[in-house]
Amino acid sequence: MATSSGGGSGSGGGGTYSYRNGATHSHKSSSKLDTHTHKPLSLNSSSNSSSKNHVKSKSLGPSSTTQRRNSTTSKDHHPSVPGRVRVAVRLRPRNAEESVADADFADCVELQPELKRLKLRKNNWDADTYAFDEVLTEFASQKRVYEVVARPVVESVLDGYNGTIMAYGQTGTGKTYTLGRLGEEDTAARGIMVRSMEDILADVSLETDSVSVSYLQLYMESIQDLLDPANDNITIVEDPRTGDVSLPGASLVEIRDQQSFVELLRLGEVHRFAANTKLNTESSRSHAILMVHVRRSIKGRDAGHSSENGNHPHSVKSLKPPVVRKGKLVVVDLAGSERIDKSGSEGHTLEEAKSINLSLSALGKCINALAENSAHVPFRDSKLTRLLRDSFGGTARTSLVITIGPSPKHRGETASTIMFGQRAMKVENMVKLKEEFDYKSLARRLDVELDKLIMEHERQQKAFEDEIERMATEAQHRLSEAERNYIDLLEKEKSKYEKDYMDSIRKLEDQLAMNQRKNEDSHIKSRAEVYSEELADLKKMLQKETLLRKAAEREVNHLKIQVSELKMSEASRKSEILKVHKMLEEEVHQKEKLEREIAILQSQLLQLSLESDQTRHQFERDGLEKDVSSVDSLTSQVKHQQQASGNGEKPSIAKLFEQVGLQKILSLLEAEDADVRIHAVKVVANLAAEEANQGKIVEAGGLTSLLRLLQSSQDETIHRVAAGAIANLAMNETNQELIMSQGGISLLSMTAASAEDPQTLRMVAGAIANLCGNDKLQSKLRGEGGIKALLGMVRCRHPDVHAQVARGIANFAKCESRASSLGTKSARSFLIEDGALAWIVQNANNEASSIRRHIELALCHLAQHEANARDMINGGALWELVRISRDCSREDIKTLAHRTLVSSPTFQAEMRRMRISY
Ligand SMILES: Nc1ncnc2c1ncn2[C@@H]1O[C@H](COP(=O)(O)OP(=O)(O)OP(=O)(O)O)[C@@H](O)[C@H]1O
Repeated sequence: MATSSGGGSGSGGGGTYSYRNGATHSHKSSSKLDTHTHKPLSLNSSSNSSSKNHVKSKSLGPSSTTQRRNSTTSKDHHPSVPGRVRVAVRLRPRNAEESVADADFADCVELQPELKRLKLRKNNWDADTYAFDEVLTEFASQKRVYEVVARPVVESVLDGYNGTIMAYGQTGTGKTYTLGRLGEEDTAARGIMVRSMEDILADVSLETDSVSVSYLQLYMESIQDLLDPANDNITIVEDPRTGDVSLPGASLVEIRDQQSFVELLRLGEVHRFAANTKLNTESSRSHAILMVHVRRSIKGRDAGHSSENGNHPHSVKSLKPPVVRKGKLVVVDLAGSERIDKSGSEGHTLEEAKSINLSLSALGKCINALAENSAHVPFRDSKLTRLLRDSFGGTARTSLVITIGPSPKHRGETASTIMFGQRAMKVENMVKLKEEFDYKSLARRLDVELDKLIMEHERQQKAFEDEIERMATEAQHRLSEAERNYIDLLEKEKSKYEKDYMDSIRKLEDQLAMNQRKNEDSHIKSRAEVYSEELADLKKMLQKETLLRKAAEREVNHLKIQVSELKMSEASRKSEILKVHKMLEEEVHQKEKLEREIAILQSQLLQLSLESDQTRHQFERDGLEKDVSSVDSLTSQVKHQQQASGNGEKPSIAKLFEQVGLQKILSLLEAEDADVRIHAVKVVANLAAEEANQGKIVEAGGLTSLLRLLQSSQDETIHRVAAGAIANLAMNETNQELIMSQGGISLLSMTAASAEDPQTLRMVAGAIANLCGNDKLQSKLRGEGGIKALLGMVRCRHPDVHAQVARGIANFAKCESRASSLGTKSARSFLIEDGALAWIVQNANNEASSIRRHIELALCHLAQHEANARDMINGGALWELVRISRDCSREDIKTLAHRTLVSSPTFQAEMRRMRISY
């Protein structure tokens, strides 16, 4: 093993390659692009076959890998490979301590490796599901972990690219186990560092190629050399032209065989331990970084290929200088991730907490930027990211393994580790977006159609109104014109008659005067003749007058007919207007009908989307939970989609929630169509499963509507789903009071009495169990029959129902024991009064731990109140308490039972009487 530290050897001397030779780096990038292209790598095992070629190539000679690469080079012309961070999650098995302490608790995660999914339990009701590139269970071997996480990266490095493998997770979850195990006693336990070097050494030729390593520790933004501990303030140098990163101050050790590498790793570990002891810290607070430089000469192997036309490889080969290909593998064992959240709370100095936080959060930002193909990647924010700059993005491969533990105690840490891994999982989210695309476009199309219909309707309405107005104006206009004409005509006739009359009078006067003159002038004609002449004239005049009057009357009649015709035409217009009004009303009715149909269509759409998700979800199950209720499935669907919100993507149901609106969804709870009601209650239940929606649902009256549904609906599905939603809402104390004040207990009791489906009973029991845990509601809950309703549900033999009943009883007993210790309750337990003791004693040793634990706790709480002791003895509970105090595997319950027995005088006396030695 040769060690070089400081500024000594250059690339030419003694086979040791130094970072200080900046010139070779500038050549590196162009040689990568000129000499070959790269196939996309994946974390899946399909890459194994090609990696086997690498290992074999040692015996076949150095050219075998090159030949493999050459065969793809001529076909592929990708300038670079995609730079997405590949993320695998690995679960550590329970350790001895967890096996004892968490014996009766389920792991906080459930892995589905075949689906590459992980479920993180949220509460009694649901879990969030996350997808990863690879999901490695507690049974995954070190070999498999190496093959899926590291081998593609190692192959890439051998091809002349930079690659990074990082482990991220809470302290003690197996980062060092995964990366740094030496496996000297048990070769199967070898970690990624050791296995990577084995593959590298198998693929290179020691005559023409070189492999050298540096091993460093980054602690509080200062870089220490783990191969030369005195060297503890190494600076990072970045070539502004090529972007290459080098550490001129770090030791660089050439590796010629596996044994010397393992020794070097051991030496690094010793120095790391010593350095951390000196700094009074521990390994989990620093980042350990192994850098492996692979420098390969491709003279005589790829030279032929590197000719432009490939026709005269030998002549070109002789003209070309030897080509060197360089790759860099960086393996980073990151500091424990929990330091981000808990810094300060465990005695860390503020500065230390800040610096770890700084490096890890800067790393997170870079991963985000790279995954999003962002123009700016904030490498300069920390030493860690500056160091990893040329190992990230572009042609480099980055593989992240996130490590988690199974314990429910560390659920918070585990969740934050998973979210870190998820932030690098952009591609998965895009797939989801695509799934949603069909629905979205359909909803958009419906919106557009609705808009069009509304616009058309408005346009027609406007046209009708205009037409009506026009016709009314015209009719009015004609009427007034006719009236005007009539008046004019009358006036004319009147003045004509007046004139004629005056003319006649005048004529008669003239005639009279003339006659008088005639009489005076001559007395020839007799008076009778004159009179008869006058009479004849008068008759003539009268006839003329009569004729004139008749003509005038005809004229008036004619005008009257015209007026009545006009009036009739106005009446017919009015009936036309009425018709138009009727048509309009019909249009409005049609529009309302259309809107109702659209609402039903939207809800069916939602159901289709939910059902398709549900079907997919069913496939994802491991076959054991085939008959889990649809509520669980829908709820988990919503939860599953909520994971995307961390990445800025909106889940499909939340999207629908936004588009359709909560009020609209709640209004559908009262729809006439039973199917619509069922879909709507499922949607509300899914939304209620998410804490963030609960406030909005209650505010909008959703709780009241759900309770009303329990009362008004006869449908068992609606009962089951509504009760599930109420159970979710009942996890919050304010909602618990609201449920009680709105008669929730009687409604839940009614539902419990009529239900037959175990899943409905489980939901109802779960809701009442949540209410049982509220100190303020004890007597009201009991007074309204809550305890009796719980006990009534044990008629169904399903263990899930019994587990919820037991939980409710334990919650109730706990509140009572609190009240008795505060002195606010002195009488014996309501549970005993309502006859629960027999069932409690009967199930105290139930084989299902989820029932047994709750009952054991309930017994301990009941026994703490002396007023209950006599009933408990009579009911056989003392024997169970003695058993719990001796055999219970949960240490805390065992101690509680023991303490209770010792402190109760009634129990003590009975035990003495029964000669129970205690
Ligand atoms: N997959 C596994 N199988 C068996 N044991 C494991 C596994 N992963 C981790 N362990 C064990 O768990 C313990 C903690 O692991 P390890 O030291 O690797 O955690 P870590 O995350 O590196 O912690 P730190 O951040 O403190 O360095 C060790 O005893 C290790 O042997």
